[in-house]
Formats: sequence, structure tokens, C-alpha cells
Amino acid sequence: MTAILETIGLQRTFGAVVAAKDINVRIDKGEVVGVIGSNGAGKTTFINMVTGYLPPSGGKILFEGQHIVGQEPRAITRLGMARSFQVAQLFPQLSVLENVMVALIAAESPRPSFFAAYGNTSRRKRALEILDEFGVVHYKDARVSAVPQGARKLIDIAMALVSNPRMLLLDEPTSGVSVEEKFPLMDTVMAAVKHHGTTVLFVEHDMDIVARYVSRILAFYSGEIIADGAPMQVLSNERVQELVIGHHIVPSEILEGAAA
Ligand SMILES: Nc1ncnc2c1ncn2[C@@H]1O[C@H](COP(=O)(O)OP(=O)(O)OP(=O)(O)O)[C@@H](O)[C@H]1O
Repeated sequence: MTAILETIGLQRTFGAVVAAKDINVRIDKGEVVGVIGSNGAGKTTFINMVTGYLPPSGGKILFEGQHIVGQEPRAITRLGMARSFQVAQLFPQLSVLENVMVALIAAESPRPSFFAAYGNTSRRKRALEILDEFGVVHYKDARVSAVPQGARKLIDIAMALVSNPRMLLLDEPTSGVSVEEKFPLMDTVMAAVKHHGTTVLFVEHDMDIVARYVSRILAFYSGEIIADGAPMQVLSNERVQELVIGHHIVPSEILEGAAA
């Protein structure tokens, strides 16, 4: 079976800092992969390279078997790989619906025109559909700057999914979201990606979220993947507990997190 995403010998240095050291990963269609690691471990560097925002210093990246190193981020989006950012990338002065329509056009066209958003009923319909699916359609006419943080995150992720990508990368989807909002937010996102059959990879610091939503974990430390496997296996790995989580957790706590 062809992997949806494969990296071979992926490397990135910033001067003397090695942010990615020979990263070899293969992700199959339908997987939900969590990326964990302490600050500076190389998680965002990995996502930035895979989505075309940062050129690797060496190595290969294949999306559905096609080499994508050197392609622009927008070209990679059009191939079917979308992403969201740690801080939602929205136009604060535009309405929520306008933001989603801009995202749809950007995913469709090599040279998007903002004005192309208007007068196209099929795009408008699609944008409203995804806002409805994410439970935020009642904000459609609100300016993004007036929307609460949790809903803003959902809108950002809805924008990444609006073009029906086959793979979605999320950089800390629950960062800045309150404890009460984070599980409902992830439930909504996961229901949407399951419905669309989207393969997902997301960076997350919150181990409760990771334990509950992913089928596989990649643990990064100092530019390397130090563990790769099922959540139970990775979260109970001693090096991961020492270098990533910072404390010892027992398997029953992991199971509790997954079942909560
Ligand atoms: N543009 C840059 N210029 C110089 N060094 C960088 C740059 N981007 C990242 N680095 C360095 O590369 C290493 C990996 O950074 P990266 O942001 O990928 O880590 P991270 O795991 O995403 O951390 P965090 O959880 O804090 O977001 C760090 O040492 C960081 O300082």
C-alpha cells in the first residue's frame, strides 16, 4: 500500500541547531497521528517542512507517492494536504463566512482573487456546510475579531478542511482553548475528519487529548523521533516519560485518559 505521507532522511538545521535529524516516517491513509515533544523538539519544523513552509536541508517528502520538496505551500494544499497553525490564521476584519470562502478559493486557484469569493453560490453553500458541520454557522456574519477563542480555532480548522483535503496537519489545535472547551472542540474536529475519511497528524502538548484521540504517537526529542507506536506503548516508554512528558505515568492513567 502507498503511504499517504512518507519522509525519508528528512533533515533541517538552523546554524548549529539540528531541528530535524534523519526523520523517517510513513503514515498510512486514515491514521490519526499525534506528535508530542518538549519545547524545541522539532515538531513545528517537521510540520513546516511537510507543508512546504520550510525547505529541508536534506531528505525527501512524498505525498501520495509524489515528491513535494520545493513545492509552494499553496501547491501542496491543492494536492490535498491542508494545515492549521498554532495561532489561527484568520482575517480579523472579514466575516467568518468571508474567511472560509477565501480559504476555499485559495485552495482551488494558483492565483486567488478575493473578489472571486462573491457571487459563487456553490462556494457559499460549501462554506456554510462546513461551518454548520463545525457548529459555528451562527457566527457566519460576525467579524472574526468578535468571535470567542474556541470558535475561532474551530473556524480555522474548518477553513483547512473546506477543500476536502485527504490529509490534515494541525499545530496544537487546543492551544489557547479553555479546559472546558478543549474536549468538545476535539470531538467536533474528529467527527468531521472521520466523516470525510481525512488522515490527520496533529502536534499536541496535552497528553489527555493525545491519549483520547490518536491511534499512533510520534514522540520527538532534539530533532529525532525517539518513539513511534500505539499510544499506550509510547506513553509508557521510559525515555518518553523522562524526556517528553517530564514525569512518570502508569498505564492505568493512560487508559483513564483515553476512556474519559
Ligand atoms: N527559524 C528558525 N531559526 C532558528 N532556529 C529555529 C527556527 N525555527 C526553529 N528553530 C530551532 O529549531 C529547534 C526546533 O524548533 P521547533 O519550533 O520545531 O520545536 P517545537 O517542537 O515545535 O517546539 P514548541 O513546542 O516550543 O513549538 C529549536 O531549537 C528552535 O529554536
